[in-house]
Amino acid sequence: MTAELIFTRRFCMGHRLITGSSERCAIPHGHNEYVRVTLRPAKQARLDGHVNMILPFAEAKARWHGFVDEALDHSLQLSETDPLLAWFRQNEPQRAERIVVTPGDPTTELMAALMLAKLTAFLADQGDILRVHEIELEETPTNTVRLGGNPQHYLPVVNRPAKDCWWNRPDQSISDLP
Ligand SMILES: Nc1nc2c(c(=O)[nH]1)N=C([C@H](O)[C@H](O)COP(=O)(O)OP(=O)(O)OP(=O)(O)O)CN2
Repeated sequence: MTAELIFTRRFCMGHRLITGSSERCAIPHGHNEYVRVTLRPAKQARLDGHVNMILPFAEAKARWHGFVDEALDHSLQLSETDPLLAWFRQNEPQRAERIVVTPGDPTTELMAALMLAKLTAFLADQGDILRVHEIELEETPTNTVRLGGNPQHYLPVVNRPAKDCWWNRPDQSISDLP
């Protein structure tokens, strides 16, 4: 028997897809998204008959929901090749820090994988008590991406070491650009 902890958070984001795969999505627009994560204990163990918790819910989700609330909520997601990035850096450098910079278009598939990697990094840094089994990212009420397994096998190849990619670092970073 496998116990799972499932946490859901809502956040608001803006993005655009510039590669032409969905032309109407090339105009900046936003969504109210839900991210739902399913966590499993790294080691299965019997409840102790006293505390009867894997980990208090608040403790298990605090860091992850802190990242969603402070780094993702009301952020703008842009591809690292998007010319809007240079515009923000030049004209509104402080607001440029609120931009999630992604390797290629910030699609739901990519964001689910980046978020899975970030949560994996948080949980490892918190002592490897819990592991991510699955992440679901609901972009709209009609479109959801579900992802499980090792995100490193799914993420696009980038030309810098894994440790230099924000999604692998257990911190609030959302960009690697200086
Ligand atoms: N495979 C993907 N396709 C699309 C993505 C994506 O992330 N992955 N994203 C978009 C756009 O962001 C768009 O805002 C949402 O897509 P779309 O289904 O075209 O629009 P609706 O949610 O309004 O669709 P309804 O079925 O009418 O509700 C496009 N494609």
